[in-house]
Amino acid sequence: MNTTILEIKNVRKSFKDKEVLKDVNITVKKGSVYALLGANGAGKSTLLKIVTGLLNCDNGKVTIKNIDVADNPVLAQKLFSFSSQTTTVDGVLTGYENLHLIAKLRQERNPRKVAENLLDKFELTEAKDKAVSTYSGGMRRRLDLAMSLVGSPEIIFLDEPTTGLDPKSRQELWDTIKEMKSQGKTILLTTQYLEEADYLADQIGFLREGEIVANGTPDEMKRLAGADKLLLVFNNHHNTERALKLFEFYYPIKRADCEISIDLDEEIETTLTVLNALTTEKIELKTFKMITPTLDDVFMTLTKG
Ligand SMILES: Nc1ncnc2c1ncn2[C@@H]1O[C@H](COP(=O)(O)OP(=O)(O)OP(=O)(O)O)[C@@H](O)[C@H]1O
Repeated sequence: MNTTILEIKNVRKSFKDKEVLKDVNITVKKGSVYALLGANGAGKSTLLKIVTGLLNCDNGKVTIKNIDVADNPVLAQKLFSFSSQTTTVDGVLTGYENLHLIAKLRQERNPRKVAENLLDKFELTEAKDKAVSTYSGGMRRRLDLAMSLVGSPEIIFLDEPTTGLDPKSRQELWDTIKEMKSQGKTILLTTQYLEEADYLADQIGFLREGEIVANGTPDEMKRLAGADKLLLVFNNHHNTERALKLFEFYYPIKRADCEISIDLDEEIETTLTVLNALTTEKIELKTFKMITPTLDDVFMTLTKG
Protein backbone atom coordinates (compact mmCIF):
# COMPACT_ATOMS: atom_id res chain seq x y z
CA MET A 1 0.00 0.00 0.00
CA ASN A 2 2.98 2.28 -0.32
CA THR A 3 3.01 2.91 -4.05
CA THR A 4 1.54 6.22 -5.09
CA ILE A 5 -1.24 5.70 -7.63
CA LEU A 6 -2.64 9.24 -7.83
CA GLU A 7 -0.84 12.52 -7.52
CA ILE A 8 -2.54 15.91 -7.57
CA LYS A 9 0.07 18.64 -7.69
CA ASN A 10 -0.38 22.39 -7.28
CA VAL A 11 -3.84 22.36 -8.85
CA ARG A 12 -5.54 25.72 -9.23
CA LYS A 13 -8.85 26.57 -10.84
CA SER A 14 -10.85 29.77 -11.16
CA PHE A 15 -14.22 30.42 -12.73
CA LYS A 16 -13.95 34.00 -14.00
CA ASP A 17 -12.52 35.88 -11.01
CA LYS A 18 -13.68 33.30 -8.43
CA GLU A 19 -10.79 31.16 -7.27
CA VAL A 20 -12.34 27.76 -6.56
CA LEU A 21 -9.19 25.65 -6.06
CA LYS A 22 -6.06 27.16 -4.55
CA ASP A 23 -2.91 25.08 -4.95
CA VAL A 24 -4.33 21.68 -4.05
CA ASN A 25 -1.84 18.86 -3.39
CA ILE A 26 -2.95 15.30 -2.69
CA THR A 27 -1.16 11.95 -2.86
CA VAL A 28 -3.15 8.72 -2.81
CA LYS A 29 -1.56 5.33 -2.14
CA LYS A 30 -2.52 2.24 -4.11
CA GLY A 31 -5.14 0.12 -2.35
CA SER A 32 -6.21 2.86 0.05
CA VAL A 33 -9.37 4.92 0.55
CA TYR A 34 -8.91 8.69 0.48
CA ALA A 35 -11.79 10.87 1.61
CA LEU A 36 -11.99 14.45 0.48
CA LEU A 37 -14.07 16.10 3.16
CA GLY A 38 -15.71 19.47 2.73
CA ALA A 39 -18.94 21.45 2.98
CA ASN A 40 -21.16 22.51 0.08
CA GLY A 41 -19.23 24.61 -2.36
CA ALA A 42 -15.77 23.74 -0.97
CA GLY A 43 -14.62 22.66 -4.44
CA LYS A 44 -14.86 18.87 -4.15
CA SER A 45 -16.74 18.22 -7.39
CA THR A 46 -14.56 20.68 -9.30
CA LEU A 47 -11.46 18.82 -8.14
CA LEU A 48 -12.94 15.45 -9.13
CA LYS A 49 -13.80 16.80 -12.57
CA ILE A 50 -10.20 17.92 -13.01
CA VAL A 51 -8.82 14.63 -11.73
CA THR A 52 -10.99 12.69 -14.17
CA GLY A 53 -10.10 14.93 -17.12
CA LEU A 54 -13.60 16.42 -17.52
CA LEU A 55 -12.29 19.89 -16.72
CA ASN A 56 -8.94 21.55 -17.30
CA CYS A 57 -7.12 23.18 -14.42
CA ASP A 58 -5.41 26.58 -14.73
CA ASN A 59 -2.24 25.38 -13.10
CA GLY A 60 -0.69 22.15 -11.81
CA LYS A 61 -1.16 18.59 -12.91
CA VAL A 62 -2.79 15.29 -12.10
CA THR A 63 -1.13 11.94 -12.72
CA ILE A 64 -2.56 8.46 -12.35
CA LYS A 65 0.19 5.83 -12.33
CA ASN A 66 2.48 8.54 -13.67
CA ILE A 67 0.18 9.18 -16.64
CA ASP A 68 -0.75 12.84 -17.00
CA VAL A 69 -4.56 12.98 -17.14
CA ALA A 70 -4.67 16.17 -19.23
CA ASP A 71 -1.99 15.04 -21.69
CA ASN A 72 -3.11 11.42 -22.07
CA PRO A 73 -6.84 11.36 -21.29
CA VAL A 74 -7.58 8.17 -23.23
CA LEU A 75 -4.81 6.21 -21.53
CA ALA A 76 -5.68 7.61 -18.11
CA GLN A 77 -9.39 6.85 -18.51
CA LYS A 78 -8.60 3.14 -18.81
CA LEU A 79 -7.32 3.22 -15.24
CA PHE A 80 -10.32 4.71 -13.45
CA SER A 81 -14.07 4.98 -13.25
CA PHE A 82 -16.04 7.96 -12.01
CA SER A 83 -19.37 7.83 -10.27
CA SER A 84 -20.72 11.37 -10.18
CA GLN A 85 -23.36 12.83 -7.85
CA THR A 86 -26.14 12.28 -10.34
CA THR A 87 -26.40 8.54 -10.82
CA THR A 88 -25.52 7.49 -14.32
CA VAL A 89 -27.97 4.60 -14.41
CA ASP A 90 -30.80 4.66 -16.93
CA GLY A 91 -34.17 4.42 -15.13
CA VAL A 92 -36.02 2.94 -18.11
CA LEU A 93 -33.63 -0.01 -18.42
CA THR A 94 -33.46 -2.88 -15.94
CA GLY A 95 -30.48 -3.34 -13.62
CA TYR A 96 -29.21 -6.15 -15.84
CA GLU A 97 -29.62 -4.09 -19.03
CA ASN A 98 -27.72 -1.15 -17.52
CA LEU A 99 -24.77 -3.33 -16.56
CA HIS A 100 -24.83 -5.30 -19.81
CA LEU A 101 -24.80 -2.10 -21.83
CA ILE A 102 -21.84 -0.65 -19.95
CA ALA A 103 -19.97 -3.96 -20.17
CA LYS A 104 -20.47 -3.94 -23.94
CA LEU A 105 -19.39 -0.30 -24.23
CA ARG A 106 -16.26 -1.06 -22.22
CA GLN A 107 -15.58 -3.97 -24.56
CA GLU A 108 -15.72 -6.69 -21.95
CA ARG A 109 -15.24 -10.10 -23.59
CA ASN A 110 -18.28 -11.62 -21.90
CA PRO A 111 -20.65 -8.74 -21.04
CA ARG A 112 -23.47 -11.08 -19.97
CA LYS A 113 -21.28 -12.81 -17.40
CA VAL A 114 -19.82 -9.52 -16.15
CA ALA A 115 -23.35 -8.17 -15.62
CA GLU A 116 -24.56 -11.33 -13.85
CA ASN A 117 -21.51 -11.45 -11.56
CA LEU A 118 -21.83 -7.81 -10.55
CA LEU A 119 -25.56 -8.14 -9.89
CA ASP A 120 -24.79 -11.04 -7.61
CA LYS A 121 -21.93 -9.23 -5.87
CA PHE A 122 -24.07 -6.16 -5.19
CA GLU A 123 -27.11 -8.21 -4.11
CA LEU A 124 -29.26 -7.04 -6.98
CA THR A 125 -29.95 -10.37 -8.65
CA GLU A 126 -33.53 -10.52 -7.39
CA ALA A 127 -34.29 -7.11 -8.87
CA LYS A 128 -32.23 -7.55 -12.03
CA ASP A 129 -35.20 -7.62 -14.42
CA LYS A 130 -37.02 -4.68 -12.87
CA ALA A 131 -36.78 -1.19 -14.35
CA VAL A 132 -34.27 0.87 -12.36
CA SER A 133 -36.94 3.57 -11.90
CA THR A 134 -38.56 1.19 -9.38
CA TYR A 135 -35.33 0.80 -7.33
CA SER A 136 -34.82 2.50 -3.97
CA GLY A 137 -32.12 5.19 -3.65
CA GLY A 138 -29.78 2.67 -2.02
CA MET A 139 -30.29 0.09 -4.79
CA ARG A 140 -29.60 2.73 -7.45
CA ARG A 141 -26.40 3.74 -5.72
CA ARG A 142 -25.36 0.07 -5.46
CA LEU A 143 -26.02 -0.36 -9.17
CA ASP A 144 -24.01 2.77 -9.80
CA LEU A 145 -21.09 1.30 -7.85
CA ALA A 146 -21.47 -2.00 -9.72
CA MET A 147 -21.24 -0.07 -13.00
CA SER A 148 -18.11 1.66 -11.79
CA LEU A 149 -16.42 -1.75 -11.46
CA VAL A 150 -17.02 -2.79 -15.09
CA GLY A 151 -13.69 -2.90 -16.91
CA SER A 152 -11.81 -3.51 -13.64
CA PRO A 153 -10.54 0.04 -13.06
CA GLU A 154 -7.69 0.38 -10.60
CA ILE A 155 -8.98 3.57 -9.06
CA ILE A 156 -12.58 4.54 -8.44
CA PHE A 157 -13.76 8.12 -7.92
CA LEU A 158 -17.01 8.55 -6.03
CA ASP A 159 -18.60 11.97 -5.69
CA GLU A 160 -20.66 12.05 -2.48
CA PRO A 161 -21.73 8.40 -2.82
CA THR A 162 -24.13 8.39 0.14
CA THR A 163 -25.70 11.86 0.04
CA GLY A 164 -29.48 11.54 0.28
CA LEU A 165 -29.46 7.92 1.44
CA ASP A 166 -31.21 6.68 4.57
CA PRO A 167 -28.98 5.28 7.37
CA LYS A 168 -29.53 1.63 6.38
CA SER A 169 -28.68 2.19 2.71
CA ARG A 170 -25.70 4.29 3.76
CA GLN A 171 -24.34 1.46 5.91
CA GLU A 172 -24.84 -1.00 3.03
CA LEU A 173 -22.95 1.25 0.68
CA TRP A 174 -20.16 1.69 3.21
CA ASP A 175 -19.85 -2.10 3.41
CA THR A 176 -19.64 -2.27 -0.37
CA ILE A 177 -16.92 0.37 -0.50
CA LYS A 178 -14.97 -1.50 2.20
CA GLU A 179 -15.26 -4.67 0.16
CA MET A 180 -14.00 -2.89 -2.96
CA LYS A 181 -10.99 -1.81 -0.95
CA SER A 182 -10.38 -5.31 0.37
CA GLN A 183 -10.17 -6.44 -3.24
CA GLY A 184 -7.31 -4.08 -3.84
CA LYS A 185 -9.15 -1.14 -5.41
CA THR A 186 -8.05 2.41 -4.67
CA ILE A 187 -10.94 4.72 -3.89
CA LEU A 188 -11.11 8.48 -3.72
CA LEU A 189 -14.45 9.72 -2.48
CA THR A 190 -15.84 13.10 -1.60
CA THR A 191 -18.12 13.54 1.37
CA GLN A 192 -19.65 16.10 3.68
CA TYR A 193 -19.84 13.59 6.52
CA LEU A 194 -17.03 13.32 9.04
CA GLU A 195 -18.53 10.02 10.18
CA GLU A 196 -18.28 8.62 6.65
CA ALA A 197 -14.67 9.67 6.24
CA ASP A 198 -13.90 8.24 9.67
CA TYR A 199 -15.46 4.88 8.86
CA LEU A 200 -14.04 4.42 5.38
CA ALA A 201 -10.86 6.36 4.89
CA ASP A 202 -7.20 5.65 5.45
CA GLN A 203 -6.46 9.30 4.75
CA ILE A 204 -8.67 12.37 4.90
CA GLY A 205 -8.09 15.69 3.19
CA PHE A 206 -10.10 18.59 4.56
CA LEU A 207 -11.04 20.97 1.75
CA ARG A 208 -12.22 24.41 2.78
CA GLU A 209 -12.84 27.18 0.26
CA GLY A 210 -10.62 25.44 -2.27
CA GLU A 211 -7.73 24.74 0.08
CA ILE A 212 -6.62 21.56 1.81
CA VAL A 213 -6.49 22.99 5.32
CA ALA A 214 -5.69 19.70 7.04
CA ASN A 215 -4.93 16.16 6.08
CA GLY A 216 -4.07 12.94 7.84
CA THR A 217 -5.54 9.73 9.17
CA PRO A 218 -9.02 9.78 10.74
CA ASP A 219 -7.46 9.67 14.20
CA GLU A 220 -5.26 12.66 13.43
CA MET A 221 -8.28 14.56 12.14
CA LYS A 222 -10.32 13.77 15.24
CA ARG A 223 -7.53 14.96 17.48
CA LEU A 224 -7.64 18.17 15.49
CA ALA A 225 -11.36 18.49 16.15
CA GLY A 226 -10.72 18.15 19.84
CA ALA A 227 -12.06 15.82 22.47
CA ASP A 228 -15.70 15.16 23.29
CA LYS A 229 -17.53 18.31 24.26
CA LEU A 230 -19.90 19.47 26.94
CA LEU A 231 -22.80 21.40 25.46
CA LEU A 232 -24.42 23.94 27.77
CA VAL A 233 -27.79 25.44 26.87
CA PHE A 234 -29.01 28.58 28.67
CA ASN A 235 -32.38 30.30 28.95
CA ASN A 236 -31.19 33.71 27.84
CA HIS A 237 -28.31 35.73 26.36
CA HIS A 238 -27.36 37.25 29.68
CA ASN A 239 -26.60 33.86 31.23
CA THR A 240 -24.85 32.69 28.06
CA GLU A 241 -22.53 35.71 28.13
CA ARG A 242 -21.83 35.26 31.85
CA ALA A 243 -20.92 31.60 31.29
CA LEU A 244 -18.68 32.49 28.34
CA LYS A 245 -16.77 34.86 30.58
CA LEU A 246 -16.69 32.47 33.54
CA PHE A 247 -15.26 29.63 31.46
CA GLU A 248 -12.85 31.75 29.41
CA PHE A 249 -10.08 29.47 30.65
CA TYR A 250 -11.59 26.52 28.71
CA TYR A 251 -11.81 28.44 25.40
CA PRO A 252 -15.57 27.88 25.05
CA ILE A 253 -17.16 28.00 21.61
CA LYS A 254 -20.46 29.77 21.06
CA ARG A 255 -22.42 27.32 18.88
CA ALA A 256 -25.78 29.08 18.74
CA ASP A 257 -27.58 31.97 20.43
CA CYS A 258 -27.81 30.42 23.90
CA GLU A 259 -25.45 27.47 23.47
CA ILE A 260 -21.79 27.08 24.26
CA SER A 261 -19.50 24.06 24.16
CA ILE A 262 -16.40 23.23 26.13
CA ASP A 263 -13.76 20.64 25.26
CA LEU A 264 -13.74 17.73 27.67
CA ASP A 265 -10.15 16.59 28.00
CA GLU A 266 -10.67 15.33 31.55
CA GLU A 267 -14.22 14.23 30.96
CA ILE A 268 -15.79 13.80 34.40
CA GLU A 269 -13.59 16.30 36.20
CA THR A 270 -14.27 19.14 33.76
CA THR A 271 -18.01 18.39 33.71
CA LEU A 272 -18.23 18.50 37.50
CA THR A 273 -16.12 21.64 37.76
CA VAL A 274 -18.25 23.43 35.16
CA LEU A 275 -21.57 22.40 36.69
CA ASN A 276 -20.41 23.33 40.19
CA ALA A 277 -19.19 26.71 38.99
CA LEU A 278 -22.57 27.41 37.36
CA THR A 279 -24.34 26.56 40.62
CA THR A 280 -21.97 28.71 42.69
CA GLU A 281 -22.37 31.67 40.32
CA LYS A 282 -26.15 31.11 40.13
CA ILE A 283 -26.11 30.93 36.34
CA GLU A 284 -29.26 29.02 35.46
CA LEU A 285 -28.81 26.23 32.96
CA LYS A 286 -31.63 25.03 30.69
CA THR A 287 -29.96 21.73 29.85
CA PHE A 288 -26.58 20.13 29.12
CA LYS A 289 -25.28 17.09 27.25
CA MET A 290 -22.10 15.43 26.00
CA ILE A 291 -21.46 15.63 22.29
CA THR A 292 -18.79 14.09 20.08
CA PRO A 293 -16.98 16.27 17.53
CA THR A 294 -18.83 16.95 14.30
CA LEU A 295 -17.78 18.33 10.98
CA ASP A 296 -18.76 21.76 12.35
CA ASP A 297 -16.31 21.33 15.22
CA VAL A 298 -13.51 20.51 12.79
CA PHE A 299 -14.40 23.63 10.84
CA MET A 300 -14.46 25.72 13.99
CA THR A 301 -11.17 24.29 15.21
CA LEU A 302 -9.55 24.95 11.86
CA THR A 303 -10.84 28.48 11.62
CA LYS A 304 -9.85 29.31 15.19
CA GLY A 305 -6.29 29.22 13.84
N1 LIG B 1 -18.90 25.86 -14.04
C1 LIG B 1 -18.86 26.71 -13.02
N2 LIG B 1 -18.91 28.04 -13.20
C2 LIG B 1 -18.85 28.93 -12.19
N3 LIG B 1 -18.73 28.56 -10.88
C3 LIG B 1 -18.68 27.24 -10.62
C4 LIG B 1 -18.74 26.25 -11.66
N4 LIG B 1 -18.64 25.02 -11.09
C5 LIG B 1 -18.55 25.23 -9.76
N5 LIG B 1 -18.56 26.55 -9.48
C6 LIG B 1 -18.43 27.15 -8.15
O1 LIG B 1 -17.28 26.62 -7.55
C7 LIG B 1 -17.49 26.43 -6.15
C8 LIG B 1 -17.17 25.00 -5.79
O2 LIG B 1 -18.15 24.16 -6.37
P1 LIG B 1 -18.10 22.57 -6.26
O3 LIG B 1 -19.32 22.02 -6.96
O4 LIG B 1 -16.79 22.08 -6.72
O5 LIG B 1 -18.23 22.37 -4.69
P2 LIG B 1 -18.53 21.05 -3.87
O6 LIG B 1 -17.57 21.04 -2.74
O7 LIG B 1 -18.53 19.87 -4.76
O8 LIG B 1 -19.98 21.33 -3.33
P3 LIG B 1 -21.27 20.39 -3.31
O9 LIG B 1 -21.09 19.51 -2.13
O10 LIG B 1 -22.39 21.37 -3.12
O11 LIG B 1 -21.33 19.65 -4.60
C9 LIG B 1 -18.91 26.83 -5.86
O12 LIG B 1 -18.91 28.15 -5.37
C10 LIG B 1 -19.58 26.77 -7.22
O13 LIG B 1 -20.63 27.70 -7.30
